[in-house]
Amino acid sequence: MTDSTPQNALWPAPTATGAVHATVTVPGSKSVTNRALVLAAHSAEPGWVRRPLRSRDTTLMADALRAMGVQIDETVNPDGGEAWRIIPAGLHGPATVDVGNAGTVMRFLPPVAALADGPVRFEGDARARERPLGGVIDALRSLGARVEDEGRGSLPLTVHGAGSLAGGAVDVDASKSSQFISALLLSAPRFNKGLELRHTGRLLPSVPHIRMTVHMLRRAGAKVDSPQDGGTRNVWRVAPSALLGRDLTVDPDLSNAAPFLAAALITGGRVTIPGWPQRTTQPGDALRAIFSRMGGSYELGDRGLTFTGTGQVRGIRADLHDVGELAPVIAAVAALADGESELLGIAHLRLHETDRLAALTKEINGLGGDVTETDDGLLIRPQRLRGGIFHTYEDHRLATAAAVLGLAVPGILVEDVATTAKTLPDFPELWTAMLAGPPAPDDRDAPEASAPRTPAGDAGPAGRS
Ligand SMILES: O=C(O)C1=C[C@@H](OP(=O)(O)O)[C@@H](O)[C@H](O)C1
Ligand SMILES: C=C(OP(=O)(O)O)C(=O)O
Repeated sequence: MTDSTPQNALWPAPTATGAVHATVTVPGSKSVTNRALVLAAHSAEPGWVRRPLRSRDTTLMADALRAMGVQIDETVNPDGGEAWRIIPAGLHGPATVDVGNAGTVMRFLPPVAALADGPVRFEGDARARERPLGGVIDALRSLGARVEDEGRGSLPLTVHGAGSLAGGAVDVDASKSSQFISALLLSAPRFNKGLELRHTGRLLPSVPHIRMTVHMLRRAGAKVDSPQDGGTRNVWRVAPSALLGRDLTVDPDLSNAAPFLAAALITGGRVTIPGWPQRTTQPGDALRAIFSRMGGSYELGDRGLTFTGTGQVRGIRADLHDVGELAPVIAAVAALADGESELLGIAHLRLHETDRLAALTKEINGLGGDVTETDDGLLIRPQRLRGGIFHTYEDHRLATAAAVLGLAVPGILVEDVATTAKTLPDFPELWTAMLAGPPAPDDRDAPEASAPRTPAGDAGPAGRS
């Protein structure tokens, strides 16, 4: 975590003048879009990804696959929204991949590159070079790939693809990131012997994201055994097989719904997110329960999810190990609560876009807050906050957390709000539109209701997948 220039594009976070009533169309899931692109690239036939997220992380993924020979044509759906047609081809090098600071790109693509027929060079943002990748690199080597990483176990690196990979059994410690496991599983049907992956670490974060991987692999025709549904503890098995080209519609990114739901909770308003799936593996689905514990209530129906707040916000003690990407916005809400909060199980957030535990502590305390970092989380004792600059460290979720604080605290200036483009490029516009409408007697009159419901959940059931 390094300080950025305070004057760098400061965005005055709007303060809510009353209860927020709105319907907010949240763009597609980053995690689903990037998995769908990888699986489509591995398929034996063309496929569609409909209503994909178009953001920095997903365009980096699409560009990287194009660099390796995959054709991705951007078209539109007859009923609106984008439709990307993916036409797989023999993967090839030489190619260069810019991963930006996308965990999904830097972890999911080295196994894809191991199947290409030439060298693929991976580069990224300064922070991407600090984020752990050793688990993927070591696993690829033990499965038969040649990887040059200057001995650092991180970016930059070159994967010398040989056109195929032996595959087989491998041990991986994924306690630093669930993405190590998802990365290997997503390419495993294409390994000659498939994959038997054993997680050797004590902890495993973000398990719903691994469920999402397993679910999407199965929907593409792969045969997968997983410990989450009766398989051997800590072991995933994927059989070698051809994958089907799917026609998949991406659900809204439920983690990116967090700041909008938080607005309803904090202001005693009501926010509807159209297209919220009935069943999903997305971790953001946990927001319904978490924000209800913090004082609101929800209804999930045909119109989507409607979350209603009372204006009263309770503190919470919550283990967020499974849903770490929700922590920054939850921390912001907790800083505005009427009692103390403890967020646990999120030591791995120190390895995300920035050290999120340090950044949240420093920035909330910089506004007069009382946040303490623990070994694996945050202790948050609400204080009367004041305005000031909120640094965001090129972390989209720091920026959305700051916007949430700004609803209740006048004078917050968010540094580099454009960093939200990593997963939610239109965030400032969506936020302003949410706040623009007059309070409505009920949400039929709410502003900005435009998203048609997506036909079927693409990320699968929240429980077993
Ligand atoms: O696989 C995925 O799509 C993700 C997994 C999680 O990563 P970690 O397991 O590194 O927390 C999550 O935080 C990230 O935003 C997306
Ligand atoms: C941790 C995150 O992203 P990444 O996919 O880069 O790991 C995130 O979006 O919160």
